[in-house]
Amino acid sequence: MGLFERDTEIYKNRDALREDYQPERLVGRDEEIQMYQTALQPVINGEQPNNVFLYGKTGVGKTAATRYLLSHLEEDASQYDDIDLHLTFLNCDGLTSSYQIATRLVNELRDETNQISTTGYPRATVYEMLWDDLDEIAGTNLIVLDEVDHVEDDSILYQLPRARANNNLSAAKIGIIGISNDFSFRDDLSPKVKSSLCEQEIHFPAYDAGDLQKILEQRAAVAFHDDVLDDAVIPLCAAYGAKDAGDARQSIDLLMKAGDLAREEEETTTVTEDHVEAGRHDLERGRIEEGISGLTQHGHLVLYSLLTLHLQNETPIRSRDVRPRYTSFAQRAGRDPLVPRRMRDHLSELAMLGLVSVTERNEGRRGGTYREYTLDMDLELVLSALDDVLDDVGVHDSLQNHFDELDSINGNTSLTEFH
Ligand SMILES: Nc1ncnc2c1ncn2[C@@H]1O[C@H](COP(=O)(O)OP(=O)(O)OP(=O)(O)O)[C@@H](O)[C@H]1O
Repeated sequence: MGLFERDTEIYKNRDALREDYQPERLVGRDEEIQMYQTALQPVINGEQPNNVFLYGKTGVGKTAATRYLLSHLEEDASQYDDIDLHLTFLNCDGLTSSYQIATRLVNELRDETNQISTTGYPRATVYEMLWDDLDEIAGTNLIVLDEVDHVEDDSILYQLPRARANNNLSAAKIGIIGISNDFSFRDDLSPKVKSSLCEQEIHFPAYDAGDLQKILEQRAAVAFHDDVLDDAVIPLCAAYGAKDAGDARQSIDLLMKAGDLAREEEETTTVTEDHVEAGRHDLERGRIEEGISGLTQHGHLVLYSLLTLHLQNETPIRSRDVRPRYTSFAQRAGRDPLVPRRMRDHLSELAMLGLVSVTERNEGRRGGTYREYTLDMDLELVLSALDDVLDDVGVHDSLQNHFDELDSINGNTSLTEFH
């Protein structure tokens, strides 16, 4: 017997659960696809394309809808001799300036032997190259700028959509498709950029459990053998997905994790609810560890403070009431405590990571509003990622008590598991 053997009992085509898989049809997005299709229709008519701006949270199908429609557009446009369509995809992750976007675009449009250096030119010169290259290609050019919110200055976001109106282009027609999951990005755009870049806006709302269930059923039919999934598996993955963020990517990842766990077990030929629960736990642990490991030591100290206050039933709690605990922990760790406002920034960052939840409260008739914070995550998962701070600060009494209580109920639950 070889060292490696095929294990295909569970999966028919596991790749169908991967990020790069393009489903044949997008489920539950009819309205958005219809609007998007209408916005792209001028391309087929040989007219100047619209600039389209898609926004919505992560994993709601913005990129999938774009790939789906553009591949159809490309195929359908090829039937018309007078349409010469060119598509360019650029993910702006890691590209923060208009200069970087412009040089990347020039290089995308050129062949490999004719690339330009990504530094050293004046910006106006790169723009000139871009206009010359586009005019040389001519025809209709659709440029997709995915994650466009990474761009910190808006020069290119103004110049590109207006290139023709500003007489920078004559032969080429150009349309920009901007995609963003950052709601504040759109609101913060200057009016002149907004009016050109966001000519047609399409909002992709989060999915509900019913949408996610249909998406998962479609994917599972390709990915798994018949009758491998217990009936409750897909509804459970969908329910978790809807509860978390209405994100299809997260739900598909959970289904794949459950499938992988089932596959790892010898003799198992079905995926069950238990696999989903265990998969969720694993994914959550990974997400939390990643989030917490990206924080500074002060972030860890603030989180540890909140965790111990949570164990003492002091949460929800105001930032000013977290402060004494944080100050004493910082001192024990040999660090100067941050000023209250900076400490509060750390609480907000923890909330953004989904580790802490925030409630706005009103201070009676005359007072303003204030925020209260509470730990919103499995205690043991958080603890397992706070190793370093436990070393620096020591085990707080509330934590010791918590584990002593668990010990008396369950026997040998050990703090050393986490520390
Ligand atoms: N309606 C749908 N039908 C089928 N699959 C979908 C649907 N919506 C999303 N998906 C799948 O979910 C995953 C995430 O979708 P997509 O990449 O389009 O999200 P996004 O909105 O572009 O997110 P981000 O802003 O993070 O890039 C992909 O694997 C995609 O194929």
